Amino acid sequence: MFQPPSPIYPVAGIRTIEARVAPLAQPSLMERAGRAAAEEAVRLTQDRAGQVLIVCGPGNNGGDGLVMARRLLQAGRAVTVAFAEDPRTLPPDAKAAFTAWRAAGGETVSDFPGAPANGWALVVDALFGIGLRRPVEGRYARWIDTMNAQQAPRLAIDIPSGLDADTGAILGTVFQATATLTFIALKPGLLTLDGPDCAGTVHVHRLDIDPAAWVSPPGFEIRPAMMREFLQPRRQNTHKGSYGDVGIIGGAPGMTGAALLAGRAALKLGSGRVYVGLVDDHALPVDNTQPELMLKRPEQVLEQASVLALGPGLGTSAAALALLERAVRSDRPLLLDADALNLLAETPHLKAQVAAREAPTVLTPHPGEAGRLLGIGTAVVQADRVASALELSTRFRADVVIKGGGSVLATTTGQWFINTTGHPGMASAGMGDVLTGLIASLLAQGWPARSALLAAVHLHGAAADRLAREGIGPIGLTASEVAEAARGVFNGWIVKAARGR
Ligand SMILES: NC(=O)C1=CN([C@@H]2O[C@H](COP(=O)(O)OP(=O)(O)OC[C@H]3O[C@@H](n4cnc5c(N)ncnc54)[C@H](O)[C@@H]3O)[C@@H](O)[C@H]2O)[C@@H](O)CC1
Ligand SMILES: Nc1ncnc2c1ncn2[C@@H]1O[C@H](COP(=O)(O)OP(=O)(O)O)[C@@H](O)[C@H]1O
Ligand SMILES: [K+]
Repeated sequence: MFQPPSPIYPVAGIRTIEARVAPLAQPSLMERAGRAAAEEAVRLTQDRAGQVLIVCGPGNNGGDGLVMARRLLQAGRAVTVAFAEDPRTLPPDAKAAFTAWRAAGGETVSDFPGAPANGWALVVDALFGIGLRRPVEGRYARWIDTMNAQQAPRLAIDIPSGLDADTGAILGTVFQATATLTFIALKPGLLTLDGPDCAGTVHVHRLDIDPAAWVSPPGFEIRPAMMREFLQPRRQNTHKGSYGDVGIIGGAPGMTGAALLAGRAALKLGSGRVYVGLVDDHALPVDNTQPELMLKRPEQVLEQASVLALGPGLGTSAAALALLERAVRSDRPLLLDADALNLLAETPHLKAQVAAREAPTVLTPHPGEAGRLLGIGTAVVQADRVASALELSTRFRADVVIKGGGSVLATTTGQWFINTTGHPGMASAGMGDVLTGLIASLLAQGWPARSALLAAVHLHGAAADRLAREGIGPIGLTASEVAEAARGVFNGWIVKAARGR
């Protein structure tokens, strides 16, 4: 069976849920969070005797740490709590947690303690959670660096301190967790930009709340279960005309491979026919490695394909722009990638035409291309990947993915998604071209644009993950290998979906 999709809430959503639930919650949410954290600590230290170090900060994240400390102490564990604030300045729940900790016989140290001779069994970061507001500096920056230097498993409570829960940006310095126990729901910052490098293995503890019952989830982690209705075995009574004609247009001189990679990926995911229109007049008339591809003039492809994908190796020549102009005016589903996006960014009247299209449009920029489309720098895009994807989707009335670790998707329905498959071995030339081919293939097979985009992005990463598990990569993985593996993963999904019905 497929796992159900997990909702993702930015800080504002979590705060609203907390405000609605907290007045009714018995035991309090902080008691539940601290107890869950203590249980997680017991699991993580099953085969590690010795002391647990819990480093507590000035807010409710520190309060969670103090409840956790009390629970562990009561369970007979040796605990050291580092806490440098005046307890009278704590928010009410955290103050109560401090009082209960002292009443249970617990003590705190206000300087970072030296490690016991055999090291800490576990180092717990309860410094800052979703209330982090500015870069960490001074004492707490030094404490984070010291925690990171310990030879022990490192557990972050709710979110690694120093990570922006909404964006995944590092604010000053960041706790390097081996595991993160996050409360109520996932936060975007755990899944994109620097989040995955800092959070380790992420577990969600819902604190016995169903967040969706209180606030409708604004975002989701992508899971194959979302695509179940389209993951159907094929009917016997079908033929190649039933599975669409993908048209890939690109491959300017020196960049033929990009268009061929996209074409091969489309073929391996099951399109009936794949046409490749190479902009290079001197290109070979056949792909000898994949002779099933039909190499044609780009103008022919524009006429014959049922779905158009422009961009892989397209270049930015006048001829490329003319092809893009025609494709945008077509009444077929259209995917724009790479140089098609760069041309679009420079051509104001085309932007308006894309937004006015009746057929679906899919845009697949990496952060640099997204910046050009929005007229802002790459750093501004990366500073808030979710907001940037939503803005692109609204401006172009398109389904959009901003690629890169923790790809962020925004759809014309106003929803957003984060993809968690894939790995840095995919940071190699041609990977984006394969993604283009996968999306175009599903579009040609009749999938709605939103589902085609979600499925292909997830599949692309899942294929790379499977290869890495089999010892192919992660480093040195090639785009062609991913296209090949995507076929196997996709057929596996169809079998799984049929079993679950
Ligand atoms: N509010 C609730 O109902 C619940 C909150 N919980 C915990 O509470 C956390 C949120 O608590 P808070 O809102 O108190 O926020 P935090 O505990 O994350 O931090 C806020 C405190 O840190 C200070 N601060 C922020 N950035 C700083 C910086 N760079 N340097 C120094 N000080 C800085 C703030 O002035 C404030 O005192 C969650 O992450 C979670 O761990 C859980 O107990 C579950 C329930
Ligand atoms: N660190 C990473 N983790 C996960 N996926 C990645 C990572 N780096 C790159 N990718 C994926 O590989 C693909 C690269 O696409 P792109 O940047 O357009 O490259 P290309 O030059 O191959 O067109 C995207 O789908 C991207 O999300
Ligand atoms: K934390």
